Amino acid sequence: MAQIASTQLLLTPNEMGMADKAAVVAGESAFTLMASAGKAVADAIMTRWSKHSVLVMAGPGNNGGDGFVIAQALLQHGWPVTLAFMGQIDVMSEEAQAHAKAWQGEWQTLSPTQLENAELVVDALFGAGLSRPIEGVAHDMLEAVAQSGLPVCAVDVPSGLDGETGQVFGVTVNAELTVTFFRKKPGHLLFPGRGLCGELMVADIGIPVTVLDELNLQTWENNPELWYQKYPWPRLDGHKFHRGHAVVYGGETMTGASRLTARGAMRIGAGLVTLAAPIKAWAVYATALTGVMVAKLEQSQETEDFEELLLDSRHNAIAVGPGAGLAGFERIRTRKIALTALLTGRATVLDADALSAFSEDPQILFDAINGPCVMTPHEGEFMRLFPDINNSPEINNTPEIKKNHPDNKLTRARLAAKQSGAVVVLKGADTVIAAPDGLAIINSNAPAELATGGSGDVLTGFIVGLLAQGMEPFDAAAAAVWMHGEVGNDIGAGLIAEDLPDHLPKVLSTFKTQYFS
Ligand SMILES: NC(=O)C1=CN([C@@H]2O[C@H](COP(=O)(O)OP(=O)(O)OC[C@H]3O[C@@H](n4cnc5c(N)ncnc54)[C@H](O)[C@@H]3O)[C@@H](O)[C@H]2O)[C@@H](O)CC1
Ligand SMILES: Nc1ncnc2c1ncn2[C@@H]1O[C@H](COP(=O)(O)OP(=O)(O)O)[C@@H](O)[C@H]1O
Ligand SMILES: [K+]
Repeated sequence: MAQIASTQLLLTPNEMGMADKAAVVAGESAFTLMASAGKAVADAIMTRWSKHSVLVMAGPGNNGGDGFVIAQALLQHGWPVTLAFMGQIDVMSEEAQAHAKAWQGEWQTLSPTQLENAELVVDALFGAGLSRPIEGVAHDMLEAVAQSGLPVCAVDVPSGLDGETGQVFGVTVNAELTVTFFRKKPGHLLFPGRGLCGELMVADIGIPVTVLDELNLQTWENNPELWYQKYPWPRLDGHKFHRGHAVVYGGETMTGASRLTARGAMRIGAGLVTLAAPIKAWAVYATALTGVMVAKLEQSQETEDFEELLLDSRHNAIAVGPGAGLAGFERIRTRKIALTALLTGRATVLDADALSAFSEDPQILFDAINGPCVMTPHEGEFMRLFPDINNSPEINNTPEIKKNHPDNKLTRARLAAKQSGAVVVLKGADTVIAAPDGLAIINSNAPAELATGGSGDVLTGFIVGLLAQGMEPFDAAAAAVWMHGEVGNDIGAGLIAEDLPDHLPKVLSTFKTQYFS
């Protein structure tokens, strides 16, 4: 996957440092890389803003070095530039010192009073090297910038934002534009980071792509480049049985949820979909559904009937959870149905109630996962299933700065996948898809309109529909989450969950034109 989708790779600040070093070993000059980085930011500023009085805040490391390059480039283009430095020049890297010496304007020491005459702020205080919460004058300065409401262009990341986790250490600013180099970082896509970067530009500064081969990278930004080659387009000579048969378990009370799932599965191309419903609700389902078949599960023998339904090996993908039920005896039934599905070893999606039903003993669920499985918890369900993840050694062994901020969504999703053996789709505005082997994808196309009742049920349908067509769980989850986001964007304001399956054909058609014609 690494080679197919190299532009989607995300590098942590640490990995970026390694890429940087590898580029120098490969013959690039650190001075030139910094010159290119600074030039890219200055060009982006001059493209976006007309000539303004600009304050460049330059910090003690190479982020500050970039600041000197930017200041000099803007000065040369006739911009009024104030350079506010914080640090000690003689301990900076050679390249940063060289660029600092090339600065032809006046030096000032960083102070909030400099904001009085500024119209635009360039934030080159801290980038990838942030190693502790920001305090002292840098803290006061960033706070003053935030309060000033001035437009900010951040270099690499808004200072204070951790490029690995998207968390803020101490204080940060809300940038209008962030220019980063070579590749994005997870912290640009994970909230709150994503909300602080403004428009995010990635500048090519001459680091050769071959440096990526030496790094064992495992994180991508979601995009069809990652999975379009495995997308199951209907074959010309296709038959509905070639496109799989998804089974969706429907509960007794919240019947809308599993209907949304079933419709999602149909729309994404499952050849057949059967909704398995307890007898009490059967008529509701049978009346409401047309293309979806409805199977009866007789009273008090729902699990047995579900098991019997699954004896037919053509039923190759199963979804349990939306509307399955948690009240009273329903909770036990939901558990049994989920375990029955897992016992078949067929591709299974577990969502909503099928996750919460195991909150008292998640290990029973994890022990049953032996085949292809996708779990799609939102944060609440995640906490119920994985209550101990924030105390796990992997999170506690991280440096002090991150220990204070254990809310690392990427790490949590990865640990959950490893612990459970399932592909974990940890939902939200920055949904993370993680596989047990450590591969992970961050989704970035979902609009806030998706935060509406039933939208997750449709996502479950998209996933099970792709699984039915033979897509592998990690790819199916990534593709479904991306389609879900695209559909959300396409509908926009006023979106309700019912719209999502029915807008999918439009999104699929654009996707098909782009990738398959
Ligand atoms: N990765 C790349 O390929 C390139 C990176 N460049 C720039 O280099 C930056 C990384 O440079 P560095 O590794 O020097 O890191 P930074 O410039 O982010 O800062 C590191 C310095 O800040 C100090 N520091 C860290 N946290 C602090 C805190 N909370 N309070 C006070 N001081 C603190 C450290 O002790 C160190 O002196 C990138 O963000 C990017 O802007 C560019 O120059 C060009 C190439
Ligand atoms: N702020 C947001 N921006 C974008 N997508 C969101 C946001 N909040 C939630 N979502 C997405 O909406 C869906 C909601 O799913 P879920 O929480 O299971 O709700 P429900 O159970 O009502 O269907 C998920 O796919 C989630 O990733
Ligand atoms: K910065």
